[in-house]
Amino acid sequence: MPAERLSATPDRAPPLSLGETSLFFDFDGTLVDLAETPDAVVVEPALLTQLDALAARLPGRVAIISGRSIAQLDAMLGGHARLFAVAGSHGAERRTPDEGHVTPQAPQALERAAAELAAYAAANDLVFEAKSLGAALHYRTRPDREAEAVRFVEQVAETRKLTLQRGKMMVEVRSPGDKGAALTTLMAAPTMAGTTPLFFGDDVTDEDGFVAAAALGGDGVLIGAPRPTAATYRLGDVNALRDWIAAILET
Ligand SMILES: O=P(O)(O)OC[C@H]1O[C@H](O[C@H]2O[C@H](CO)[C@@H](O)[C@H](O)[C@H]2O)[C@H](O)[C@@H](O)[C@@H]1O
Repeated sequence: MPAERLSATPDRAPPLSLGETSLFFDFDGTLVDLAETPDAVVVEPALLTQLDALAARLPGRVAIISGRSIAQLDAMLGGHARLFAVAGSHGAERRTPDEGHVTPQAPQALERAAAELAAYAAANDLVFEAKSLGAALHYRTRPDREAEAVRFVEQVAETRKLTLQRGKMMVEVRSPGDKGAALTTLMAAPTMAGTTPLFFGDDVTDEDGFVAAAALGGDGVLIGAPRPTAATYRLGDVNALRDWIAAILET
């Protein structure tokens, strides 16, 4: 399945030499379809098979960079998550074979902020998500509550001096960090250094990853409908990415 350049250049797949490329994947909305709530996401066995095959085919050159915490990714992917590098919490933490789990201390203010968001969610029929280095309010089930929920979390972020993160039908307070810095750090590993990064992502938090991939001579690949983005290619949805992975595994 070819990817599509967002500029005026004709559509074509990202140039790819498997032996010289490192692959970085966002999780929600990229490797798995979005669901009503964070816990309702389905990880198909076929995806795990593909990830295992990629890890074998590109040893040390596959990573997941997610807004979820590494603990959440482990819960979703089980032992498969140990086959590649992972960066979680929007890049604030990472786990690599060389370094192990590198994570900052959670900000002191996070506990109080999380309690405030949890109480707000309970009172407003929203979904609260607790994360190692963040806390999120989800309004996918109550889109009518978006404006008020966002205002509330903005205030909490400002009062508690935490980073504000917008996402798809969610708003979060979290530790600092970004996916671009995570990609750049992971790319310094001996197995990835000197290779060309491709970063696949769908959300605003992935834009930093697209920029970092381009800075290292690679590309961002937007998953989803066209929108202003730093990505230079696009695939229409999760299925298109899964087809692309299947195609490169066949080469
Ligand atoms: O960077 P990602 O791996 O894409 O993670 C971003 C956020 O993904 C999750 O929320 C999103 O997916 C949910 C399940 O499909 C959906 O219900 C929600 O509306 C989306 O925003 C996750 O729950 C967050 O913690 C991640 O930050």
